[in-house]
Amino acid sequence: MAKIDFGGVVEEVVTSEEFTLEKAREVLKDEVIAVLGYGVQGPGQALNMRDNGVQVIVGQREGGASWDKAVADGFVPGETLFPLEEAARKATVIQYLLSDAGQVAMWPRIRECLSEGDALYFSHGFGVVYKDQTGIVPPENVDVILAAPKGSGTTVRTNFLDGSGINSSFAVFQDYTGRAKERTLALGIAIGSGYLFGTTFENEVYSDLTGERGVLMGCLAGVMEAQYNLLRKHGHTPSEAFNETVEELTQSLIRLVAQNGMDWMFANCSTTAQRGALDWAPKFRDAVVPVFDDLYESVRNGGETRRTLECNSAPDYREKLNAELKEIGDSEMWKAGAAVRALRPENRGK
Ligand SMILES: NC(=O)c1ccc[n+]([C@@H]2O[C@H](COP(=O)([O-])OP(=O)(O)OC[C@H]3O[C@@H](n4cnc5c(N)ncnc54)[C@H](O)[C@@H]3O)[C@@H](O)[C@H]2O)c1
Ligand SMILES: CC(C)(O)[C@@H](O)C(=O)O
Ligand SMILES: [Mg+2]
Ligand SMILES: [Mg+2]
Repeated sequence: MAKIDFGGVVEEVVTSEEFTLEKAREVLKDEVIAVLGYGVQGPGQALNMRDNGVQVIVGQREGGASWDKAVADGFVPGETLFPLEEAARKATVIQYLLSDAGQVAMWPRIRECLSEGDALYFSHGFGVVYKDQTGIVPPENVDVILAAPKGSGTTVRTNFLDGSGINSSFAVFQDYTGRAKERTLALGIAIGSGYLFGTTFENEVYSDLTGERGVLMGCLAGVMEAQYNLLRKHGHTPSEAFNETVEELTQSLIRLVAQNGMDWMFANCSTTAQRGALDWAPKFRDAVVPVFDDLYESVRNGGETRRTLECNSAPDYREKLNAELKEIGDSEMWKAGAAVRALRPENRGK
């Protein structure tokens, strides 16, 4: 493991330079890896592993859109694509990539498909950590491991194709075979991780639930809407409000932050923007501290899990979700966004 100084704290991480793809292939050469679930993460991980030369089969409920997508991606029914339980039985590594609520629903049946020495792999600590709510308690005679890409399954695939990667965390919850760690690292490399950093199942799920509810999506959506509404309230046009809130962020500034960091961004805008942004950053930081404290507590005490499972297991889940998303899509702000996106030179006339 390479020792890297992260801002003064030294951590051990794994890169594909030290744990090479060749080594990953060697570790996995006798394994059959079943990716259960072909939704968002399933395709990214399955296709990257297949392209990296490891033996992958897919397990998916028959007949739906995800099954058809797996077929379109070259998985062959009866050869490399099977119903869930059949795939799980054929495999030595079971990548449990159903939706988290789906994992709970299917667990009593998937559990029966595990054999001694198999590896049960997750990309989230959710099922195992909140076992009192999920009922997911793996048998003692399997490895229980995790590689969790810190990005969407969509970019797990597109970054792989463009030669970059998505960083992943890894953890071993249970080492039955004595090979759990090397299996985890090999899988982490095979799915195309940029680098792998160690965590625990608990820390993975606490940080992941916080991040997606916080800065990555929930907080971001909330503050963007607040600024858009503020500008509209003061008479700015939708085009101006959207450009000043979202389009400039996604098309310009956040790309520069990705390349160079926030200090560089502060140093490379106008001195006017620089002074104001440096002054206002701590005010925004302090304003959201209580909300973040509430969020972390709700993650830690299982409240977020309860709500997720209740909503996502409801029979009318899809209709309710679609109505919620339609309301956002139909709002002035995001309709303005669609108009702005259509005006990007590369999108004109499409
Ligand atoms: N979406 C992401 O980009 C992402 C990123 C990192 C980690 N994860 C984790 O990876 C795992 C998979 O997430 P996802 O977003 O790809 O899932 P998803 O919501 O796309 O669902 C995956 C598949 O689960 C199947 N499914 C759902 N409920 C089912 C049920 N009751 N019975 C049978 N099949 C069912 C669906 O057919 C679907 O193809 C989760 O643990 C998630 O937290 C996801
Ligand atoms: C892609 C995310 C938000 O990082 C993931 O955690 C998810 O649950 O979809
Ligand atoms: Mg998540
Ligand atoms: Mg995440």
